[in-house]
Amino acid sequence: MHRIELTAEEVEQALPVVREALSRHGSVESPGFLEEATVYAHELPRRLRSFLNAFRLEEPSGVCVVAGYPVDDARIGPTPSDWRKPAEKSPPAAEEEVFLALCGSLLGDLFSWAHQRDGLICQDLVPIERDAGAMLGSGSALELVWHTEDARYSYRGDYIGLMCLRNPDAVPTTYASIDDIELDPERAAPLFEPRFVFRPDPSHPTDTGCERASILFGDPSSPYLRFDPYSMDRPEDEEARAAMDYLAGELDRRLTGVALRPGECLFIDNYKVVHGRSAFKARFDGTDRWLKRVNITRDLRRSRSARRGVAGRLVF
Ligand SMILES: O=C(O)CCC(=O)C(=O)O
Ligand SMILES: [Fe+2]
Repeated sequence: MHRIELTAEEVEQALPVVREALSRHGSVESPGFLEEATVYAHELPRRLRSFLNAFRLEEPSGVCVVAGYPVDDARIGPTPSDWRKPAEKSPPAAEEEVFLALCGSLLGDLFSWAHQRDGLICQDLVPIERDAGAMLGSGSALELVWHTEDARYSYRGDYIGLMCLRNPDAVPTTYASIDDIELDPERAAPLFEPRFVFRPDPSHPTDTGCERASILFGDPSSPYLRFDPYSMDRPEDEEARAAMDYLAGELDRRLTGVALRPGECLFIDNYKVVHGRSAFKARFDGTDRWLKRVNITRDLRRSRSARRGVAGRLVF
C-alpha cells in the first residue's frame, strides 16, 4: 500500500496551517475556504505534497494512506447519530475536516452534489440507526458492496478522501484495483463499448435518470474503470452480460481492505479502484465508527454547466 507516515516535525508544520485556515474561514463549507484551500495546502510539509503529487500524476496505486495526524478522541466528542451537522459554526472535528480538505486539495478541487446530504462538502460517515439495513455509507448490518463512487454520473469524483476519526472494531474499507487484474482482451472487449446502463445508486434520488456508457475506458492496456453492478441493469445481450460477470468475478477475487485507524486519511482513485465497506454491528451509543468524506475532481471546469457559478462547488 502506498503510504506516508507524518513525522512529529511534519505534524508541527501542518497544525498551524490547519488552524489558520480554520480561524480565518470557520469551516470547510465556507466558499472562502474552498477558494483558498489549495493555497493553504501549498504550506503543508513538502514530503506530503510530493507524495500526493506522485499519487495523482504517476498513479502508482489505486489507494494511498496519509497517516500520523493526531486525533484527540476526547476532544472530538461522541460519534454523531446522523449526518446532519449541528448549526454551530465549528463542529468538534473541524480541524480534522480542514486537514482532509487540504490534503484533498493537492489532488484536485472539492465538490459536492446538490441533491445529496444538503450539498455538504465534508460529510460524516457514521452508522445511522434507521439506515442499518440500507445499502448506504450510513448502513452497517449489510456489507456495502463494492462500487465506483457515483458511477452513474459523468461528473463523479476522480478521488474520494476518507479520514478516520474512530474505528473501534477495525471495520475495513474494502477495495479492488483494475491494475491488479490481467484481463483477457477478448473477454473484456465488450466492456470498452457503451453497452451498459448506469442507474443512480441509493445515495442519489432515483429521478436523476440513467446513463449508457462503457465500463472500461482510457488506455486499453491499462484501463480506467466505472462499475457498480448493484446499480446497473443486467444487460440483455449475452456477450455484454458475460463480460460484466467476468470483470465482477475478477474484482471479487482481488477484493482486499484496510481498517483505517484514527488520524489516517485514505485517498481512493475512483478511476482505478472500486471500494466498499464490510458489514458490522453498530452500537448507536456515541462510540461508533466515524469517518469524514470528501469528493475531489481534477477538473472543476468539466461540470461548469451543472454548477451555478465559476467558483460554485455544488453540482446540480
Ligand atoms: O465506510 C467506508 O469505509 C466506505 C464507505 C463508502 O463507500 C463511501 O463513503 O463512499
Ligand atoms: Fe463509496
